[in-house]
Amino acid sequence: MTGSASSSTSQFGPAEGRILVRGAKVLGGEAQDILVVDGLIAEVAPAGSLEAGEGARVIEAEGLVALPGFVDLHTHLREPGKEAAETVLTGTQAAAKGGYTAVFAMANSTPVADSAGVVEQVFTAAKNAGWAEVRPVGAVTKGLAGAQLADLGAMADSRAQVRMFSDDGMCVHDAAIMRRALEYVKAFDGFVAQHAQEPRLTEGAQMNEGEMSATLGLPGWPAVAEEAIIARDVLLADHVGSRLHVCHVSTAGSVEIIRWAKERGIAVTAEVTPHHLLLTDELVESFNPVYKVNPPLRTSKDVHALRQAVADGVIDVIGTDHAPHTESSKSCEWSQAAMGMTGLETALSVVVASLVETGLAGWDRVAEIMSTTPARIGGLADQGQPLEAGSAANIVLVDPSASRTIDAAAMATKGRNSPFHGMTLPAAVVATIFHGHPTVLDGELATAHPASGGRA
Ligand SMILES: NC(=O)N[C@@H](CC(=O)O)C(=O)O
Repeated sequence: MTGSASSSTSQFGPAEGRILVRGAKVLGGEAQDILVVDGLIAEVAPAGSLEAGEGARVIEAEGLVALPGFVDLHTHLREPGKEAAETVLTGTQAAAKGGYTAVFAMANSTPVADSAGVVEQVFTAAKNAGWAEVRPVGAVTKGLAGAQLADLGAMADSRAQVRMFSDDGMCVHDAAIMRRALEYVKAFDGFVAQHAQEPRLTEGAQMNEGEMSATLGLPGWPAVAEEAIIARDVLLADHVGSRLHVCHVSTAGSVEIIRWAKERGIAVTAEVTPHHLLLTDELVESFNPVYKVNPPLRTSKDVHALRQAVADGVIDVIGTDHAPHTESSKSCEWSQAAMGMTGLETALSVVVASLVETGLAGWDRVAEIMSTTPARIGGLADQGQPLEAGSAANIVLVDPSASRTIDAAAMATKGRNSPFHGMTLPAAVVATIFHGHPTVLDGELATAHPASGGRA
């Protein structure tokens, strides 16, 4: 593993009270009782052996799998400025329903999160909402314009404790600026998360460049536009001895470059989105803008390579790239439509369909890619902890035998742009426990953490 950001403290303290989770299969193994007392896991013991005690809430979890609460390094919460598409409140409710206890909020809001003021605003909104930990991501460049470094130090020193910096949505394409950002973040053990897209090679691009784009007559987005930036950036990270995280890897060639970099000991981590693990560019034939996304859906060869890379450990984490959009920015012709898909409430099911049911990952690997490793990369000390006594009680309970038909209209996110709408997918989140407080019970939102502003 290639390092982690220095640990930051939680926005939320432990919630008071007792919860007994009865008979859950911890990481898919033996059935255990998990006793939570005042926000911490007090005891884990064989099923049937623990007493709930007075005033305890009992969650019957026979047949369910217990995992550490999920952590997403790549969420668009849209606040401030694009509240018609999502707010910190609705986005973190979507996170809770998806089994997430912490999300990193990308910086492409309006105004851009490129100053201490904006990141603190997002941080405070999340504290008021109370559905999940939120770590604002700071922009690398002012206004995401790619020309001048943002005030990274002020964001790191702010109450929001920013350690992750990204111009996501835009690529930090200027090599000298990327180099300076990588050098700068070393001072506070931060890292740069790159949206790898060479801008000149993708001007006007509408979908993956390949057979399908040729057939449909849409301007293509070549794999090399992603791969060239990743190759450059791993070399830069090596040169200055800094940490790089590659957002939403989408091509087989990118996997090979990251594999090469890791073999050389370069400090690079990488993420893949759920949609790039399941969907291909053949869907674009429908011209339904719900399939328009950045980076674009690729080919089945890429999907296969990405799945294998998660199994091999070349790709470290699942990042949802949850990108909610308003109805009007998606209900238009393909070329005019916004890019992006929602993902928080479907991530687990897509991971199970693409990795667990295919035999490429077990529940222990799911815990790593959705919780333990993103928590470590992002420097969240009390997330992604093992489910054992003394850990913060951030827990998700999953029904592995569930089968659900995805309904975008029934989601907590404001975004209706789910590419999985209408699909039947395996597994469901039954309960989410956030610092000892149940935010989701029986698959539905319960109440916000008591230390929040209390809006339910
Ligand atoms: N992933 C997307 O397709 N869209 C993202 C930004 C981006 O990464 O382009 C968004 O903010 O909507």
